[in-house]
Amino acid sequence: MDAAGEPHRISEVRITPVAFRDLPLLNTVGVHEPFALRAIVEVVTDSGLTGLGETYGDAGHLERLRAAASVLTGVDVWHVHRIAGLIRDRFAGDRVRGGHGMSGMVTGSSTADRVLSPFEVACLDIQGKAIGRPVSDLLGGAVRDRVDYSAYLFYKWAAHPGADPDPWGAALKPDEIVAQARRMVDEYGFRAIKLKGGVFRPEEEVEAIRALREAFPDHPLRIDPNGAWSVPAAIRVGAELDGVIEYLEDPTTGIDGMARVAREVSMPLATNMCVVAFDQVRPAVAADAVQVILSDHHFWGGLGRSRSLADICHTFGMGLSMHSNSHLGVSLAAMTHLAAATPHLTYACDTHWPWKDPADDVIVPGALAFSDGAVAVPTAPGLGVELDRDALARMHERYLACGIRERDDTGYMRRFEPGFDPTAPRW
Ligand SMILES: O=C([O-])C(=O)C[C@H](O)[C@@H](O)C(=O)[O-]
Ligand SMILES: [Mg+2]
Repeated sequence: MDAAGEPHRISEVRITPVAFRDLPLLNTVGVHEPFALRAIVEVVTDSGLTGLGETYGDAGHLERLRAAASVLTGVDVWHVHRIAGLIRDRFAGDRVRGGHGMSGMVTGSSTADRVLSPFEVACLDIQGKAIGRPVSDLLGGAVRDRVDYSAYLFYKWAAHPGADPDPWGAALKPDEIVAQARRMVDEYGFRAIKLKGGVFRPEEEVEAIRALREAFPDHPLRIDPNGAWSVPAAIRVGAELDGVIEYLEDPTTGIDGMARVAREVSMPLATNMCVVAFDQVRPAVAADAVQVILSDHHFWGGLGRSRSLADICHTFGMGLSMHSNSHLGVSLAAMTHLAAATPHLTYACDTHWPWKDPADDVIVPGALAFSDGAVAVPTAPGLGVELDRDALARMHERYLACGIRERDDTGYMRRFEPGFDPTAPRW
């Protein structure tokens, strides 16, 4: 614990890229490769404390993380604004367009915020450890002791080409999507369901949603084609799913397109594509383009800035949900603390967690568990998770061996379908 008033200065930063097995999950830009990449950030202080952060593992991002780490030596982990300022100075004006952990999904998120995120989370982990309090307390205190997540369904192949079928099997037709949902709901207890769409013609995906509605009459449903539909197609789907889904996520691309759809459909529109940075909030509000923002601390600049986003959503009468990408336990811990300490969180959060092999993680098992679709908020100091060094080393070896350095769902898909064209709108 802290001797009152003592600084905890950053003396070392370790950045370790890791790879973990992923399944052939389909989306509108292609298919997941056999391995997903992440980077684990360890911030060490001169007082002997270590904090953890998790972020994207793409090569360009790793380079930027290393550049950021080099300017942080000597800074007190309680001075997160200072850390943010140093990182902002380093990456001023740099925007991420496409790719970068989102695999070609349109995004204009701020590079500085993406880079800041794992350092901020690690600093909060250290602050919590220093004073013996969980990260949720540093964010204003938990307003819930369990965080609800949704079943995140994907169309998928039975196996990666050339490999044995994986335990989830194929999900290409409505009944297979229902079977996937059934298994996920049975195993995790999820009480909301999201379907990743944009893979088949909208009519086929509407059919899958209808099948889900029949099989799960009480579960709120959502569909997210990642901007794959034209404005007329999105409006058509909106009319067909009137009263069936709780929100329609990124049916089309761009603030203008979303605003045109929003004017014609009954359900709220949600996004993690056209509003991914603070300067996009104002035009989106002015156009009434989105009614729900999916926050994601990995690109909104960490937990503190994601809390600010929640207040903005509240102010403008917008809902708030949470986006995810393929992730490990450090991210799940951070997401759970954030969600716990966000009073204005209006939907179950997304997580890719069920798609990960339980044996693949960098944290010591046991700190995070799902029951009834929710994760209990860790109460131990900091994030409440501990790094498993052997697992980290193993997963780093796998990163070195797997040969993947950038997430590339489109490139992987084209190996099997050379003519595959992800250009939006696909329908
Ligand atoms: O809500 C979303 O847009 C996502 O989860 C984006 C992800 O990249 C997802 O499409 C995926 O993992 O294929
Ligand atoms: Mg989305």
